[in-house]
Amino acid sequence: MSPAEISIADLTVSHQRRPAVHHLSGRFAPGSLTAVVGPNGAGKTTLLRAIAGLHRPDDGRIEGAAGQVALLPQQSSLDRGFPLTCLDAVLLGLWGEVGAFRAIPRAGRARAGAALAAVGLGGFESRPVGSLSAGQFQRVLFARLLLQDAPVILLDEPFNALDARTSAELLAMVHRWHGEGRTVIAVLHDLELVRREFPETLLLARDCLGWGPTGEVLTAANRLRARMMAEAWAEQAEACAA
Ligand SMILES: Nc1ncnc2c1ncn2[C@@H]1O[C@H](COP(=O)(O)OP(=O)(O)OP(=O)(O)O)[C@@H](O)[C@H]1O
Repeated sequence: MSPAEISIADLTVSHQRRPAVHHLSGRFAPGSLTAVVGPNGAGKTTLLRAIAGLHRPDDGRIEGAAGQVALLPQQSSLDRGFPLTCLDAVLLGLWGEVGAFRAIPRAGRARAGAALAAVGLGGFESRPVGSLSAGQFQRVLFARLLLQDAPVILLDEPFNALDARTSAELLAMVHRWHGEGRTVIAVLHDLELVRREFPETLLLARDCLGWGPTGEVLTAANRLRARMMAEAWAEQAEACAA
């Protein structure tokens, strides 16, 4: 896996003219493992989606991401009522390679089956995703990431609402991706987990409050600043003129 760097220069991303990420600059080093943390509404999901090309920046640049990225969205943002089987859900990871309207080659189906087996869901190919537990569905989404085989992996709250065993197994997969030289960026709320498992941290409160080695970023002073900024947010604020 050739390591990929994501570099961000003066990035502002807004929703309906309200900035969710504000003048962010920095870099995710090639092969780094970074947690993105911050209060609710801090712009973490918006940043991941901007890196994935799903939100257009108002200002600034993101370099190194195009065609390199696989995104695990927040489970709560997904509609599981859609009549998809587990195999179909994993095969969605091949859209970038195959296109939306072309037949999936037999080898692709075999790879998707192997990815399901690798996350402990061998034999689940025909199960509707609507019938899965939250933990099983998260395993399906991890299988999709395996199939995408991207140099940069973006994870939005990957361990939310999972039991200890599922979290541990999926965390091991994250470390495997890191060990393979992929650049991994994960939005997380569990700061103990971040301290234990993630060497780098970006602390976001719409503005960047720290980006670097986790121990240097997650100080009491920085966390207090993040909380104060969250309390001071004006949800109705217009885009900045700077
Ligand atoms: N599609 C949208 N339309 C309008 N506003 C949005 C949209 N998505 C996010 N926002 C707003 O942008 C801000 C940042 O949201 P975002 O989801 O990026 O934060 P977050 O840090 O991921 O929050 P959480 O920890 O709660 O998941 C919030 O004020 C949110 O209400």
